[in-house]
Order: sequence, then structure tokens, then C-alpha cells
Amino acid sequence: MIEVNELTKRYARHEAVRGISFSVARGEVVGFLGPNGAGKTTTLRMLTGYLPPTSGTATIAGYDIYRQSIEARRKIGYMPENVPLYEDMRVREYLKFRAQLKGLNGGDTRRRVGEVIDTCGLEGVKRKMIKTLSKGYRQRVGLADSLVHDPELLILDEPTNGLDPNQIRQIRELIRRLAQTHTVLVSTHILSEVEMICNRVIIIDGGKIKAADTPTNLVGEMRAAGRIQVEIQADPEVVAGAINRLPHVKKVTPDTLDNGWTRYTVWCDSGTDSRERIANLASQYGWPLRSLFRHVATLEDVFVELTRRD
Ligand SMILES: Nc1ncnc2c1ncn2[C@@H]1O[C@H](COP(=O)(O)OP(=O)(O)OP(=O)(O)O)[C@@H](O)[C@H]1O
Repeated sequence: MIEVNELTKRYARHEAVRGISFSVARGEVVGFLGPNGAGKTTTLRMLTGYLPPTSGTATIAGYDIYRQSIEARRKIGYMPENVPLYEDMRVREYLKFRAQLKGLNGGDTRRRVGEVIDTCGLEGVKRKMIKTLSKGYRQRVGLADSLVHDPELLILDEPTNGLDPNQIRQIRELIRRLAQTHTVLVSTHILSEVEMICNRVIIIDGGKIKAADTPTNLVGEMRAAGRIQVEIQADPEVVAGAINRLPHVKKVTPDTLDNGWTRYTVWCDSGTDSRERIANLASQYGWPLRSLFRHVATLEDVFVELTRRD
């Protein structure tokens, strides 16, 4: 559905997207993740034909985003980060206007506007002025707008940004439902959201792709890398030294806590588990031990590991 090949965007002096390549198959729900300024919006704007690439190519359903922009855009429903809405229009009137702009005829306009009002839960507000709507409802109007020409692919730029937790849940549910019948590329900062709705994740940083895989595989790799956390009340230098000498231990980092307690993060070889050896060590030396567990990696750990600056 989406094929991106060596796509690059240079603004005056700054290269925001640096030769990225990826593809999204029909039916996939892909999360596009990255810290602020990573190049997400720039990439999405190029894919949706709003910004010409400096070099590289991308196709949507086989249509080149630049040379066959009209055909490509017909396949895409795009919801930008800040949905531009006409404040003085009523919801249904606005959606009709948008449908006509997108080239739908009279009959199709009536039918599709009715359908998207229903899909996006706008029945109760369809006669209201857009300026009187909450941010959550405005997002729904933005989604309805992106859906009105019945596109196969939805490209959503931070769809839950600025919403309260209830609104986030509602929009997420809506996206989850839409994902059953559409291909979706969604950029977001909310990692739990990605784990809930996406079957694949692309992590971008500094204009480059750092990883592209299923959340399970990304987290699985980290989990296999093995990290143990233990809290012991004894001389940190002695404890760290002893743990460091255990087989399969790669690194120990101590963090001082209250009352002489220290928390050690123990980095081990992939697929190993040193918890028992650490427990034995504590009992052998008589060190008080109050917590010992294997760290369960999350997508957030993967994200931080791949995009941290230190
Ligand atoms: N029109 C522009 N002119 C010059 N530089 C720009 C322009 N738009 C974006 N940039 C720069 O390009 C880089 C990537 O920006 P982009 O908006 O694509 O990132 P992002 O990943 O979407 O970030 P955010 O999560 O903050 O929206 C940033 O360093 C940004 O300052």
C-alpha cells in the first residue's frame, strides 16, 4: 500500500528526513514513533502530497506521490496534527463541503456524509457549529473529514494529541474500529497506544529509521537481553564488585537509596538469568536483600534505548 524509497527532505539548512525506506502492506496498522523533531510530520506530509521530497520516491497503491499526486491522494485519508476546521460551519455542512471539494457527486456526498457521521459518533452534534465543539469532537470531525471520500489508507498525525484521557480512549477505540477495514499509518507519542492498536512499529529519530518490527519482537529482543534489578543493604563497592564477577554479568549500575540501601541494575547476556546466583551471593555474605526481579521490558524501554541522546 505504501512503498517509500530513500525519501529525503531538506529544509534550508536542515535535513529533516534522511533517505528513509519502508513499506506498509494493505491491512497493516503501523505506528510511526519518534521524539520531537524526529521527522514524522515531514514524512507524513510528503506521503500525503503536501510537501515535495528533496529526493527519493514514494508510492501509494502504486501511484507516485509526486508525479501522480491526484490518484495517490484519492487513496489517502489524512488527518494532520492540527486539524484545520471552519469554525463557523455546522458539522454536517462542513463535511458536505469537504466531500464536494474531494469530488463526490450529490448522491455520494449525502450517503458518505451520513455514513461518516455515524462511524465517528457525530449524530448528536451534526447540527452544531464547529466552534462550539470540544477538542475530542473536533478530532472526530477531522477523522470524519479524512474518511468522507472512502479512502483505503488512513494517515493520522498524532490523533490523540491534546485530548483528555476519556477523549483519548474514545478516539483510540474509533481508530481501532477503522483499522479493521483500512490500512493505517499513525504517528503518536503515546507508546501504550501503539501497543494497543498497531501490529507494527517504525521508530524514527534524527530523520532516520532506527527500527521497524512488531511491538512483540522489539520488546522481545530487549527482554532477551536480560536486566535484573536488586536492592541490597551493604557496601555498594563490595556488592557491585561481587555481582560483576558472576558469570554472564556484563555491567552493574548502582543507585543510592535511603538508609544504606542501594538498587543495582544488572545487565546480563541474552537469554541468561542470574537471579539465583545473586540471591545466593547475598545469603553467603549475609547482605540484607529486599527486592530481586527481572526487569520486564516495555516498548518505552525500546524507544528510549533507540532514541536517547547520551
Ligand atoms: N518548514 C520547516 N522549515 C524548516 N525546518 C523545519 C520545517 N518543518 C520542520 N522543520 C524541522 O525539521 C525537523 C523535523 O520536524 P518534524 O515536524 O517533521 O518532526 P516531528 O517528528 O513531526 O516532531 P513533532 O513530534 O515535534 O511534531 C525539526 O528539526 C524541525 O524543526
